Amino acid sequence: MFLRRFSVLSRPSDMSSLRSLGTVHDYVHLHLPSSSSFSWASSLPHTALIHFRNASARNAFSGKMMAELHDAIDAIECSLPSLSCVVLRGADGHFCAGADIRVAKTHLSSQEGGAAMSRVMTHALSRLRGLPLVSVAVLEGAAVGGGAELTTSCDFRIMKTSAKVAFVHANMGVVPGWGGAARLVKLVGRQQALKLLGRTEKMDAKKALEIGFADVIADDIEAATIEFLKPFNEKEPHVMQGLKRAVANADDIVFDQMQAKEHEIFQELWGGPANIAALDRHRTK
Ligand SMILES: CCC(=O)SCCNC(=O)CCNC(=O)[C@H](O)C(C)(C)COP(=O)(O)OP(=O)(O)OC[C@H]1O[C@@H](n2cnc3c(N)ncnc32)[C@H](O)[C@@H]1OP(=O)(O)O
Repeated sequence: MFLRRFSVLSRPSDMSSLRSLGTVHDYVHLHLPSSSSFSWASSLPHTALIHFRNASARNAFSGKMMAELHDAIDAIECSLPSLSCVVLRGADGHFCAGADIRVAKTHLSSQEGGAAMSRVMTHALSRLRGLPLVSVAVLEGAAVGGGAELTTSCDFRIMKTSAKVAFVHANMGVVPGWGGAARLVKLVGRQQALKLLGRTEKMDAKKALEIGFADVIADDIEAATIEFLKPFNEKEPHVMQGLKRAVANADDIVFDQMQAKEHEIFQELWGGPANIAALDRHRTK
């Protein structure tokens, strides 16, 4: 079986407290190909879609959405026999602005609150990365902070020509708290990762393609996603899953230990003076 062990795990108490931080308007939904009305379903018969929305916050993740991401992964694990791929996409032409700062400021600004968020999201994104499925983040609009980290949990990134990615954590007085630093180093190497994390600049699609962060850039993001994923969907799901497991096994042996260290450093910084000042700078309506 593909079941993996991870060093950073969410606790039942983290999940229940985060689940209460949100509304019906912010959500993560899973669309399975068998029951889906999403437009790509007929072209990609073995592809699940994780779709997230928080319209008033550029799809930033509330606590509820963090818990619902785990729910979506649970449901994917129950449907594996028919799946080869999973796509992550934000609603309304945006990817994700990271953690919902309104929620973070009100409920998660303590060290323990930050640690709970980091456990839940590092665990969720490790689970996503560890699925025996080819995973793709479809990026439109902006992927910022935790949203940029979210993109690194996927095997591939398909970026709209106008999309931007920014690892702004240093401006927030922290390091990535969703496991994104280790994944970024894996993806683009030590030097590019340090530049992206330390300079906190917005990276456009052209640059992302140049440094190997993006795999495809296109104006028509849906057509590009179908074209990219079609060959994976034409193989038997169990064969694709075997391939993904073999590749992940070769790549992820020591990776989990890196995630544990990153989580530890994030905990040192979240809730500290620079982080509290950054949270306070965010205007509250
Ligand atoms: C793991 C730790 C973390 O992730 S900490 C969070 C780090 N994230 C950020 O700092 C992202 C801050 N947001 C931005 O930079 C911009 O909003 C981005 C995403 C680039 C979008 O820009 P733009 O398209 O011009 O929209 P905008 O700035 O006018 O925002 C629209 C409304 O959305 C809100 N919003 C945005 N991001 C968040 C967020 N992370 N949490 C809560 N609310 C957020 C803005 O405040 C704005 O709200 P309003 O319409 O003015 O009421």
